[in-house]
Amino acid sequence: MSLMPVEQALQLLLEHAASQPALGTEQVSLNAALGRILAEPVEATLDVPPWDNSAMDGYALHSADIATALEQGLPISQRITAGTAPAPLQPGTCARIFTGAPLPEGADTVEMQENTQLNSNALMQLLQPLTPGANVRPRGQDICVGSRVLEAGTRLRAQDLGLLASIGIAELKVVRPLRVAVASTGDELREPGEPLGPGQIYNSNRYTLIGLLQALGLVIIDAGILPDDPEQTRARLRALAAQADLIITSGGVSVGEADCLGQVLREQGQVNLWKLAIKPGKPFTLGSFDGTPVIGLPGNPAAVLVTFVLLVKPWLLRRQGGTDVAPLSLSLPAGFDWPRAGKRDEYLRARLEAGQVVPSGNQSSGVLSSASQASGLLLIPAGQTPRRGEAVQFLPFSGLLG
Ligand SMILES: Nc1nc2c(c(=O)[nH]1)N[C@H]1C(S)=C(S)[C@@H](COP(=O)(O)OP(=O)(O)OC[C@H]3O[C@@H](n4cnc5c(N)ncnc54)[C@H](O)[C@@H]3O)O[C@H]1N2
Ligand code: MOO
Ligand SMILES: [Mg+2]
Repeated sequence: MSLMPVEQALQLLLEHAASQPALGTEQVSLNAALGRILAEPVEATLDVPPWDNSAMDGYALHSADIATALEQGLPISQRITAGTAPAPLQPGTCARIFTGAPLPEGADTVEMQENTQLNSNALMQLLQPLTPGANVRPRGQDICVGSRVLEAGTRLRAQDLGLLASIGIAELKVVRPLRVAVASTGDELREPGEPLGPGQIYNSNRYTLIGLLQALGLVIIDAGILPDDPEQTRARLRALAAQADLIITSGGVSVGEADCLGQVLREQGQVNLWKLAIKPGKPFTLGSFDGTPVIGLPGNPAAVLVTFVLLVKPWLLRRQGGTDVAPLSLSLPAGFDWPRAGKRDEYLRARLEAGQVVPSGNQSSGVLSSASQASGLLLIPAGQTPRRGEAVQFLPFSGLLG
């Protein structure tokens, strides 16, 4: 059976996400909006800064008086601090002014105090020539009334919230967060804190997945562990489908007899996507149960991390109307020789060392320590054998997970 290329799978996932019914919106205060997706564009209703102001602590003057200020100095007719409204500047004088204070009408230039001196007549004298217009931050330098500051679909970052605050916005309309159910499948799984019996391992995927979803600010329905039993799997999926916008599972999607998740979806739900040319993560599954989308991730812990950041996160963002969903990918020199061309695009857990990308340890899909030691993913495209010094694509976790 041929494997689907990752780009094609991503395209299908994004189309699938966009075809889901629109989510509602909610009004939130600025400090509750971090990481949320803006539901409508925002236009500025004021200029920022609202008036010409000084970029320096110093003296404001009119450029016509620069020569006089250099030769004999100018009298100081007023003192303007930030937060005050100045009187018009008396012609032939200057104003003491501080950073962020409004420029008085009649002034167009500021000199920083280090380049001035008060001469014996208490006049402000320039110590060096001054360019007309220097050190003035003009009205609207940052934002002009009526301009669009953010587009609908923007995932709000700290600097976006600062920008919105700067135009006086206290509340905004964001897309309501998705409700995502998370279930681990496998009879071998126990929760940390419980004793391990023979053949059992701890459920690590639950914590990886919930952490990844929390970082996206979503509402999480923690469904714990599903046993490898079709009957119980059906019943649990039915209950989760009634509450969630998406069900994410890990495990049980390969071809083993106990891998009943794929089987249940095929029999009683739907499977749209299965078997990708990606390592780790080959049996990645997109389907639905009772009309609710289900993303079945492979059980191997590294496959969970890789497929989440490359495929699930873009789905989640697009489902919420997000526009910028592609992970950041940087072209950086390889610090290694790759020995063999593979059949699947391989995403290695990797880190940066002296400006080069290197794998961060054992790349078996069951190994998490190399994921913990990694700062990102490194792509070895199918069929390629990159050599030391050649450019490779590195996808930093900070870009992927933030
Ligand atoms: N005959 C074949 N066997 C397998 C194939 C194949 O093509 N033919 N593909 C392999 C690949 S690639 C992957 S990836 C895995 C995917 O398997 P499943 O999604 O069915 O996952 P499981 O079999 O349930 O588990 C795989 C592995 O991961 C461990 N696991 C599962 N859940 C958790 C969890 N919550 N926390 C920690 N570890 C977990 C599980 O114990 C297994 O070791 O299939 C290959 N096999
Ligand atoms: O796709 Mo699997 O994750 O290679 O082991
Ligand atoms: Mg299996």
